[in-house]
Amino acid sequence: MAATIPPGAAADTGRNGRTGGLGRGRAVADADERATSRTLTDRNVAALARIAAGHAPRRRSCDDRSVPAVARVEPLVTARAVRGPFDYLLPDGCDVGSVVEIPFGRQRLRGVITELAERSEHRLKAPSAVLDVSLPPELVRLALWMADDVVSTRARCLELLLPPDGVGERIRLWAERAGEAAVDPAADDPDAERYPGVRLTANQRALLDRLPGWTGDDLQALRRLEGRGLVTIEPRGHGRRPDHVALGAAAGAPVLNPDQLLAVQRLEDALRGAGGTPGPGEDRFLLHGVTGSGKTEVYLQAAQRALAMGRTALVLVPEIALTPQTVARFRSRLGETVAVLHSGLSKGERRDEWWRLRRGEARICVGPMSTVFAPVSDLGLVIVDEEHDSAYKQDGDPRYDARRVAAWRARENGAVLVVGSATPRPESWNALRRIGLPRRADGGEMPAVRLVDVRGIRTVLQREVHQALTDARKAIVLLNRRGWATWLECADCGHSWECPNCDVSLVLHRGSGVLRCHHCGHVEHPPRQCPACGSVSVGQHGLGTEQLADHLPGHVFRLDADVRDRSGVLQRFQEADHGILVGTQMIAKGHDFPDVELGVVVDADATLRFPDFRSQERTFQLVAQLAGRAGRGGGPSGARASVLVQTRSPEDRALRHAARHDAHGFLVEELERRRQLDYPPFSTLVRVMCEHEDEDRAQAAASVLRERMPEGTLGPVPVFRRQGRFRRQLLLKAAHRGSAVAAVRAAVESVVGTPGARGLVLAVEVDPR
Ligand SMILES: Nc1ncnc2c1ncn2[C@@H]1O[C@H](COP(=O)(O)OP(=O)(O)OP(=O)(O)O)[C@@H](O)[C@H]1O
Ligand SMILES: [Zn+2]
Repeated sequence: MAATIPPGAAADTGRNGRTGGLGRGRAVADADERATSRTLTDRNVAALARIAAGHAPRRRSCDDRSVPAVARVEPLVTARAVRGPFDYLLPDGCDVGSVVEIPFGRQRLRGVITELAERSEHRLKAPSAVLDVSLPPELVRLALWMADDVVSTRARCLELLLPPDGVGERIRLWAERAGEAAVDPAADDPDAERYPGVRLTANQRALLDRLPGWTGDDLQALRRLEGRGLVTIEPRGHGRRPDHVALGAAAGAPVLNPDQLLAVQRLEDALRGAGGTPGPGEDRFLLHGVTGSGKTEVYLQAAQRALAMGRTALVLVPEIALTPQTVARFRSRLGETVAVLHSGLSKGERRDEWWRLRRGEARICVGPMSTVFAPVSDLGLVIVDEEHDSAYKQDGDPRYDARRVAAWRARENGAVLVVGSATPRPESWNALRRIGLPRRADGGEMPAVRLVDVRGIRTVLQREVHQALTDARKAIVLLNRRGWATWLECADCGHSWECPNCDVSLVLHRGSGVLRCHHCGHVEHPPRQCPACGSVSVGQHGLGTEQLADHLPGHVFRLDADVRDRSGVLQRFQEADHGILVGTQMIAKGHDFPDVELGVVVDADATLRFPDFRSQERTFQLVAQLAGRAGRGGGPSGARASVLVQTRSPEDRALRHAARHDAHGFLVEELERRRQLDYPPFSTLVRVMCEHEDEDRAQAAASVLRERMPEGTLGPVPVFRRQGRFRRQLLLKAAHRGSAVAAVRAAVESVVGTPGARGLVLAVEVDPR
């Protein structure tokens, strides 16, 4: 979500929170009313409890200098123009991180206390309620840092760190034996009467036997026993657990090979040193292990060590649906202490997992990027698996990079940071201490990769590639475009089918029978004839995964963003005796299938064609990762798997290194090239996109902004229209990240308040991917 500026927001509400003051009675009454008029959620329960205990927000003298009496509160609103913090009276028992409800203009808003102060120059109101959720102070600092670091707002960042709003604890009835029934028979005498002196039916006896427990369907029967004083029943919080995250078979730990042992040892040493004062960068590692080298096992054992030392751990994976194996392995080995947080959970499940972490009941959190915000204390270890994956970069505002946040949290807590990959980013290669796993864990060989020159070849698959696919028992085929055909064109007049909201072609999806825009989701019926000339010969161009699946021999499993049950497809492929898995880059992510003999890249040049300084890096990663899925689990005696890469640029540097599994050679050259061209990691890029439904206004805003941006800013450059908005891009390449980001923030904020900014969307991205 980017910043839209509500007209006049700053002028209307900006300072209201700092003026006037409601008396204590009013504030309490309000909290009370709200609490009783709704269902009991966390916030209301907390407010009631405080009022009952006489802890209502108390008015204090503002010139009492010895104790903080003022809470600086950041209201949780999305508008960029509302910028806190605002001063309120500090309620008893509140501290930095407390979440309160505040009167704000005519509204009541949730807000987070970000600072305390001794006094304020304003007459202050009291918060109308204190909610029973609070953030650890570390996470408040994180939100404030992040807002600056990615040019977002504090409110948006704080919101990311809080558990879902509006869902309370789930309450169920809990029953226990009482009175005479509570007396246990002598344990060593199996013939003893179980409930001496109590007359019971067989059913009632069975019921008592299963207690203590939730009442469930037996409530009525239990109530009768309660009436006889044999059972007590009381409401209790009943945690929601994300049970659909597979626990997996409780596999034992394999014996580590010498490389893995060394890696775990180094991490353990760092864990022992962590929390002390290690030298700069001493506790930040890159685990560079070839594909299939057993990195997960190293993470697991390092995490076990951290837990044993009384610390907590975070484990980030790129996407949960694609990495069920990793999560399952952590859960089966470490058990209940593992929490999962991700968007696939229900609100209630997320709330309960959040609280398990906050209370310290769970001490390790595994999951996708948002896991980096898990509210653990005593953080000892932060792991980022497949660190090269661009899924770690958030699309909407705040456009944070989970890897950067991971590094921040590790530093802030004196924790050890480990990022791992077979194809690390140049940034990590340059900055971190390297631990290598140079061999496959199963002792097998890396697959042989061959580049297949397809210049002049008109078929989708070169003959030899097709033959190899026919012969292979199990294969994986990569094509990074989904749909059936990526564009349609009238063979007679050249008319093409474009999205009405975006300047892009519509993609034909034959399975669902529609033309679809991949940028805004617009759909329409596929044409029978050309609307411009009436011709019925409409050409289909650009091969997508859907059509490719049709070209492949044998049993085909397709995996791309159009497929709903992605983990199901992966599982079925895994269990199948033979077949081909075809799909976009998601088939190349960390999967561990034991018996894939062949990997094929259909169009290796697709990523190379992108006009982007990262195109080589991406191509290398994609091809090397795809190659890494083949030949696993074969062991030293297994037949060597092969990988065929179709390309029109067989001399390309990235492809040649990928074919040799030579990440080291690729990175050394790539870093040298970046140094010469002054690209990241030797500089920082900041991109600002100015978007408006009106093209002139997008251009005008971009020009004004450009004037205020630091010297050297390039643009405005038109970028294709998207979701009905014209776009202009400004790009800054800067030597010093901090000052560049600060300058861009100042420029953006200076435009945001102005009348010309109406309807303008500004999307700032630091280190665009
Ligand atoms: N010491 C070991 N002995 C035998 N097998 C092992 C050992 N360590 C790991 N394995 C197995 O090796 C396989 C590959 O491990 P893992 O998936 O962790 O590799 P990886 O390094 O993460 O690879 P990728 O980068 O391709 O995702 C798994 O099936 C794992 O169970
Ligand atoms: Zn569109």
